[in-house]
Amino acid sequence: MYHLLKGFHEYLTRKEEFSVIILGLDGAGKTTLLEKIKTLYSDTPGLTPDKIAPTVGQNMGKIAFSSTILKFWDLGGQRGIRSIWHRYYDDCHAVVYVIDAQDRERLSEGWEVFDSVLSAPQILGVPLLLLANKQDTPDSLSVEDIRNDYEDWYRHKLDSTRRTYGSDHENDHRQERIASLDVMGISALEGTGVRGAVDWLFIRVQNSRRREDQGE
Ligand SMILES: Nc1nc2c(ncn2[C@@H]2O[C@H](COP(=O)(O)OP(=O)(O)OP(=O)(O)O)[C@@H](O)[C@H]2O)c(=O)[nH]1
Ligand SMILES: [Mg+2]
Repeated sequence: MYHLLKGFHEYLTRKEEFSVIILGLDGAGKTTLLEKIKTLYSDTPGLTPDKIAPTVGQNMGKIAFSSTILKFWDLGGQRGIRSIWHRYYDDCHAVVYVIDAQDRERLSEGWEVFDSVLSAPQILGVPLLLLANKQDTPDSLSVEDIRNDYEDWYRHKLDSTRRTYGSDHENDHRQERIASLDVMGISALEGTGVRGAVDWLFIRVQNSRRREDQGE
């Protein structure tokens, strides 16, 4: 009887766990974001910015809601480390791509890498959020600027692909995805916009789980 009750209690109080991967170039602010999420959502505060070093490998942090756990994987963004990202694609429920909105010099490198993430077949149907980080800096690009910059970059890429191959090699899914891409502005350092981003993830992982359940 005890085991039956215990099992029932566990069933009732069980929390569903979803994995979110945080990607982006080195220096974009991924670890600062993860640590800020920990500070905002858990009892143990995350590391302060002065304690954060470039990530060699990965960091993980979990936050719990009443019936849901979001498990964040912050992956190192340095060129040599990006080759491990794909190992996380199969099991993730959402992807966050962080852009340093202040670093104009590296925007196209950031889009290059973002594009390779978008083209991974494993994450085709996975919710994807683009974050324009460092909005606290006076010269950072706005959400609108970031979206336009990406769209310009993408159009440019399509044009050069057409010139090389003489036809449009882009698949429709990718174009649809870009058209419906959500972009949010945050400051991982100050925490502005971070709750909004977590809310977005929370809702989107639940919704896509429901669609899976219905076999859509
Ligand atoms: N002004 C400002 N600086 C930020 C913000 N987020 C991160 N930074 C700074 O950007 C630098 C890089 O931050 P990290 O969080 O280590 O970047 P990362 O994306 O984890 O980098 P890798 O681990 O190398 O992939 C640090 O000096 C941070 O303090 C932000 O919102 N505003
Ligand atoms: Mg890091």
